[in-house]
Amino acid sequence: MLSKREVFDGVPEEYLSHKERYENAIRNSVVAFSLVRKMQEEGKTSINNYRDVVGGLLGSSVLRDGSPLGLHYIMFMPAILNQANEEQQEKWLPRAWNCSIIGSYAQTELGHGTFIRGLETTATYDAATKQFVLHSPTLTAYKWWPGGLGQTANYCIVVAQLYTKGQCHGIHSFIIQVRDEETHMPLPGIKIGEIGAKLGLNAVNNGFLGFDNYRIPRTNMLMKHAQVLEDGTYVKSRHSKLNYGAMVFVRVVIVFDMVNYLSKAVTIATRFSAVRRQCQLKAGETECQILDYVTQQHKLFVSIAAAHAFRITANKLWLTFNEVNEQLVEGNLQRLPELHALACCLKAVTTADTAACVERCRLACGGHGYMMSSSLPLTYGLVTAACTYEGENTVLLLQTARFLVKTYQQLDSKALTPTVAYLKTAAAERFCVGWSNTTEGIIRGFQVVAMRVIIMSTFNEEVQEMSRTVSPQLKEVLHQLVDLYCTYWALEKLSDLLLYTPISQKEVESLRLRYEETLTNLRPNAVGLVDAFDLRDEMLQSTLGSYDGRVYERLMEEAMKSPLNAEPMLQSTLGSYDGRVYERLMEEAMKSPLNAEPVNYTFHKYLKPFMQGKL
Ligand SMILES: CCCCCCCCCCCCCCCCCCC/C=C/C(=O)SCCNC(=O)CCNC(=O)[C@H](O)C(C)(C)COP(=O)(O)OP(=O)(O)OC[C@H]1O[C@@H](n2cnc3c(N)ncnc32)[C@H](O)[C@@H]1OP(=O)(O)O
Ligand SMILES: Cc1cc2nc3c(=O)[nH]c(=O)nc-3n(C[C@H](O)[C@H](O)[C@H](O)COP(=O)(O)OP(=O)(O)OC[C@H]3O[C@@H](n4cnc5c(N)ncnc54)[C@H](O)[C@@H]3O)c2cc1C
Repeated sequence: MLSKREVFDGVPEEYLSHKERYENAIRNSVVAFSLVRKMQEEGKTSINNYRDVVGGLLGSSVLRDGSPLGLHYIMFMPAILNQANEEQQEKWLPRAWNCSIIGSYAQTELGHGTFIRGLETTATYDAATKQFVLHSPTLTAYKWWPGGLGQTANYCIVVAQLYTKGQCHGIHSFIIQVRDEETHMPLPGIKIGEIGAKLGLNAVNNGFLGFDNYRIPRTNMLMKHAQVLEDGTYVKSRHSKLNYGAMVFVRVVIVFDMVNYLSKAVTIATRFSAVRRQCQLKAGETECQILDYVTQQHKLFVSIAAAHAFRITANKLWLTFNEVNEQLVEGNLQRLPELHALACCLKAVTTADTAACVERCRLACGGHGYMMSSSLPLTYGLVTAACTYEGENTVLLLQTARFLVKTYQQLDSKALTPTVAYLKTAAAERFCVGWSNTTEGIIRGFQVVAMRVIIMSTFNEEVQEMSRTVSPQLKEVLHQLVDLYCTYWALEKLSDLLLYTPISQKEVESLRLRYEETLTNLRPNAVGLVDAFDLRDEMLQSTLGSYDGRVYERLMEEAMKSPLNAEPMLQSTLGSYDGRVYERLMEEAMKSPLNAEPVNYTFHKYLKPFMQGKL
């Protein structure tokens, strides 16, 4: 297995060039995902352990900034499982499982990401040859963003507007070969490359893809839900949105991903806060741990509570996802809208809250939190991307709002699905006659707020579940976390509570006191609570958050690895002797080094042996 933080000629990852980073990413990925393939070969596979193994690998120390192979597992294979018919699954899945083909998922275009009914790529059926003709009519029709597509994947799920017999039937999915399996050269009619450097996830090799009247067999349309017969007849799906299944799956697994990243960030910040001593509470005393400041506790403890809340919620969402998909297989589509709304809401809320909490963890660590070696900036770059990909958060919350408004409008005429059943109770005026500063009282308050402004609250089920399964000692601490999470958000959303519930000023004051008591009660267990995430130093990859607390020694060790400390002067594009700074930046932007050659040398060195099972 590669070392915990693979280096390139002795230079840590942060100091690698764009091209060297790509080679590093490919080398680490083929070794890491050989593990996943071995699980498949040994029959140790299930969607659950794949979710945990692939999720654990992505963002781990080996693939700390993502992987060019991530989309192969996260979207390419799930799309085949979700949208290909049995015959197509028999043809494509075995090759995808053993990685003899590497796939991506191309839906977003330069001109459209959210409004997928507006996508421009066309797939026009030619009955004479029994083929679809894929075409990008404009530059804005180019696929833009698909992970791994730049230089790595040789197949791709492509979402395009389907035309047959002169009529458009909307967007459908197709499996398309984009590179030669032997030479890895782009196939004729395919324009492909990588989109360049990003805020984060720079190991993912996001690419662009354009078609010039590119022909594929009719049977490359994924036909589990809708079909095109040989004569061009279109057979529509039972439900127009069944084709959107891959997006729902990824939104569900993103919630698990946020748990991983939030646990990492708050572990780093809390442990550092126990080591860091700064300022005196009383003159003459020794400097105190910054973890003793209530302001520091206010910054961090709600993130510990949130990590547990999101984990419980993710597990609950995964159960719902599997329940609804079993019903879909039996033809029962009744809960699909609820699943879509739930996945939209929880993906948006957990990614937005995690991004805010990770940034707050960084800010809580002062200057050392700004160091790349702390791992907090990298973690922020990873989680903030999740607010955009797989559906921009604003748009997804609007989808949830749309579902809740429709549910409210049918309150008396339709049986409510499980996650919105509380709306019936909350609708009754008598529901919130008073206010109590208890966990149940706060949740009831939010349900009334939700009722009144149709915002979903999902916390109450997890509290009941938790009280059945933990020891009295652990139950007390977990209830402190629940209390903290509820009182924190009650104070954060006080304006809503004041508007829609009878909470009094006196009760607000006692709520504030209760919040501070909870912070104090949690302080002794703070480090133990993050230790309980059981994240090894190799996973944290942080000078600030290591288990042994040797913060300063590690900061210095890392600083000495910078090439700038290795030699007095270092040439760089910005400091080049000839002063042609702007010309050089423009040359770099227009010609990413990875695009300089049609096939990156890492294909023959790492990827091909991996795909042939020789690694
Ligand atoms: C087999 C191996 C398995 C291995 C498993 C490995 C797992 C490893 C886990 C690792 C950790 C996870 C790491 C996560 C990394 C993720 C990387 C992702 C990379 C990014 C990929 C992408 O971004 S792909 C592109 C994503 N794009 C989007 O999401 C686009 C967003 N836009 C939309 O979804 C839609 O356009 C819309 C919803 C915004 C609007 O759609 P539309 O205009 O068509 O609909 P309407 O608004 O008019 O609504 C009509 C109607 O349809 C319903 N509906 C809409 N969408 C859906 C849906 N998806 N499902 C069901 N129903 C839907 C909507 O509710 C309306 O219903 P009404 O009844 O009419 O109200
Ligand atoms: C790191 C990363 C990886 C990605 N990987 C992939 C991939 O592998 N495959 C793939 O297909 N795509 C991928 N994407 C693309 C991603 O799915 C899109 O970026 C996302 O769907 C948003 O679309 P957009 O970027 O076109 O923004 P737009 O849809 O143009 O939205 C821009 C802004 O407009 C506003 N807006 C848009 N629509 C509405 C509305 N209806 N109501 C209110 N406000 C609105 C929002 O503020 C939004 O932020 C990736 C993106 C990122 C950042």
